[in-house]
Amino acid sequence: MSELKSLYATIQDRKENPEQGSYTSYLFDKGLDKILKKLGEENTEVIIASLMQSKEDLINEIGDLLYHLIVLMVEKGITLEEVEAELEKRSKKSHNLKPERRPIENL
Ligand SMILES: N=c1c2ncn([C@@H]3O[C@H](COP(=O)(O)OP(=O)(O)OP(=O)(O)O)[C@@H](O)[C@H]3O)c2ncn1[C@@H]1O[C@H](COP(=O)(O)O)[C@@H](O)[C@H]1O
Repeated sequence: MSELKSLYATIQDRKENPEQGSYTSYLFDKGLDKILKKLGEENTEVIIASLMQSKEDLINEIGDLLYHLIVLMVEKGITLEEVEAELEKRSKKSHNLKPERRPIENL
């Protein structure tokens, strides 16, 4: 199982079977507003790390962001497969830059 799938399964299990001392269960208990607040914070931390910190720090912040994004997905009942299906649909269409943004010589 990929790490993302395994993380998703753990987070889903924490929602269905809350555990004492679990940060994930704490987030679900607090609800959507708290999850969204954390997602916003982690998003900002990724931006700051991209501009001012090391690659290692950035990887760490991206891990936090992905974790909180999956918590939101589970809260909203969105599966990894649904997101993969959406990405797969998009992969059939390439050269997505809008015509008005293309250099004149490439029109
Ligand atoms: N990937 C993560 C993960 N990434 C970040 N975090 C937690 O996210 C929190 C973010 O830190 P902050 O300092 O921003 O927030 P805080 O001050 O602790 O919390 P708030 O008061 O802001 O809510 C930290 O407590 C981290 O431990 C995570 N907690 C859990 N996981 C995964 O979820 C699994 C289950 O964890 P529990 O639910 O804790 O059992 C773990 O084994 C991991 O795989």
